[in-house]
Amino acid sequence: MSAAPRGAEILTDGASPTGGRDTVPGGSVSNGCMAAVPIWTNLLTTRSALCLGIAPSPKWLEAWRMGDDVDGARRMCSVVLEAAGERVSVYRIQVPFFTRFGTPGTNLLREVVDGVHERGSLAVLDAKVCDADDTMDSYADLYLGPGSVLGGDAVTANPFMGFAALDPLLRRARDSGTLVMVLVRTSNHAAGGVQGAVTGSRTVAQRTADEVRAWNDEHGVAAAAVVGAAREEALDLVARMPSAVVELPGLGRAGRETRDLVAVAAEAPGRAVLPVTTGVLRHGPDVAALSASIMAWREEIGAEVPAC
Ligand SMILES: O=C(O)c1cc(=O)[nH]c(=O)n1[C@@H]1O[C@H](COP(=O)(O)O)[C@@H](O)[C@H]1O
Repeated sequence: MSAAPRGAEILTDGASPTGGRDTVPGGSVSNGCMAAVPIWTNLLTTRSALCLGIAPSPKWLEAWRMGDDVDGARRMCSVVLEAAGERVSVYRIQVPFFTRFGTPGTNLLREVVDGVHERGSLAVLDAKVCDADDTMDSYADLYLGPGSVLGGDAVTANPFMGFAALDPLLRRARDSGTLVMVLVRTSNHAAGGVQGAVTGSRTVAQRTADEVRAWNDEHGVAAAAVVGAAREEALDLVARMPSAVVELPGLGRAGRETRDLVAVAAEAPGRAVLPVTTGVLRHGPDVAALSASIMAWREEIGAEVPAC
């Protein structure tokens, strides 16, 4: 790294790395909890189900009075990692907010993933990829596992080209001990028209959830799911995927009740990931205020989300 603005030096802190390197697909942990991937369950259980978003977007860089350039993004990421440290099990990294800066942004993204791993946490690369065949293999080369360009522990993927189109990416996830987080039901308003559409006796979201389960049952657990539905729909979808890690977005958003998200997470002990971005970043760039916010979120969800 070149010129180091405040906090830039703590992107990596020299702590012992774990990241996704020790992940083992399949199996369950000794306390009887179904574990999609043991390292996920161990971290979600011992640290917290809380997942922190890292989003150096123009909006946040302006709000934090950091330049909308790669140096500003580096400062922001450093502050976020310093404030959160080992308090969260998972970081969700918004890929386009880095790659928009070209090669320096992509390099920064890799530095951030390394920083996440050095804190013993997992990195979800939120890129929402969608393609088929060997193009999906190339996405795996870019995103998934320690041998990839970016070294992620999971990548988000869009099943719009059909679930089978995800197969090459899922196989690479299984073989590298990482996860593909399939968009089963997203939280944006426009999603209902597609994901809520009925096909046969099921909605598209239900069908996608059933496909996640079937893939994991047949091939070994590598399919995870993003479920941003309201409470009742989310409970149904989560129940359809008994071994999958499920990301449940919505914490801190207007119109979403924490108790509803926590109720859904309680049905997926040891495999529920609760991401928050705005609800924490709005307290920045003050490190102490960010840390306090993270602790408050941990406390708010921690009492309710049971360990396995
Ligand atoms: O994949 C996601 O994380 C995601 C799923 C979803 O259903 N809805 C959704 O908004 N997201 C992501 O969540 C981010 C906002 O997070 P919050 O600020 O915590 O609400 C957005 O930038 C999306 O990328």
